[in-house]
Amino acid sequence: MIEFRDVVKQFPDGTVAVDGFSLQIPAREVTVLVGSSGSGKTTLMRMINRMVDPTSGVIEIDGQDVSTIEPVKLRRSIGYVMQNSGLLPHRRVVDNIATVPLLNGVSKKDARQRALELMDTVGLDRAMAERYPSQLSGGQQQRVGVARGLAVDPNILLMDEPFGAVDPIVRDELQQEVLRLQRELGKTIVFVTHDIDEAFLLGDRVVILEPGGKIVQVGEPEQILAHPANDFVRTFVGADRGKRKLSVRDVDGKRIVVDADGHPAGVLDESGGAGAAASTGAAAGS
Ligand SMILES: Nc1ncnc2c1ncn2[C@@H]1O[C@H](COP(=O)(O)OP(=O)(O)OP(=O)(O)O)[C@@H](O)[C@H]1O
Repeated sequence: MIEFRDVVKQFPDGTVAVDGFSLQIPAREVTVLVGSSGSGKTTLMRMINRMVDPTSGVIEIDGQDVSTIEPVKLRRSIGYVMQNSGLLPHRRVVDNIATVPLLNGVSKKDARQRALELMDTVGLDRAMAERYPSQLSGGQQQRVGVARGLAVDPNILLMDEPFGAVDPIVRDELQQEVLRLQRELGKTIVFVTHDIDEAFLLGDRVVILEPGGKIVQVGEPEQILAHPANDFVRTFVGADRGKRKLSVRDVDGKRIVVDADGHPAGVLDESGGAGAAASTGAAAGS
């Protein structure tokens, strides 16, 4: 578990990015921090691996105060995936993935072998191992970024808007990949996004933030939709516009789920089960 207790971060120029933040982040779940630009999401995430240190307050990982852990050691034990993949342009894909294990003292042969296995894990063809990042598509680069984040087999994976820069179709694929990986690997994932749809799709728990890292609401997506804490949340999640209201229509004997605008969102399975539309991402409306 990761715990924030009354954490404040004021930058040297006086900006208070986070003003008294407390939260428990359960192990082996996906917790999504979502909020508008400048709400302190990245700052909160970077305080977990000490890329940023708090001005006051405590952050613990499994009961250990992170301020007592040497920052480089801490950073090399936690996976970190960022928006523009952060790959080293002059290193081949396989070497990018193997970077941190090599720094941790793993032999070159073992690190490369593990990197190739991770390419399988994230759905990248091993034939791309010897390419440079610029020879990959944006979506493939992000997969390399995820593989690199997993390379030290961390318990914790921090993902900072990892799919913000890819097109919607690739983004959808990558989101499904995260869901699949999480089913297989069961990491403690902290995921930052400003996209509420992404948050509802990926999050076991969603934390909605206002500027200053102020928590407006925490809960499972279904709870937030059913009981928005206030008007801000109601607007943010689209509940007020009926955006997420789904209904079912019969089309040629199939039960089609449509959204409030009449756009098809999915097909119910033959049993008509409540979770049947989940694969379309329409589960947020259930
Ligand atoms: N190094 C810094 N020095 C001064 N102010 C900073 C610094 N880093 C971030 N801030 C400020 O702290 C606040 C929170 O920034 P942060 O990047 O954590 O927000 P965010 O929610 O991740 O935003 P975005 O979605 O745009 O990435 C903002 O007002 C930002 O300008």
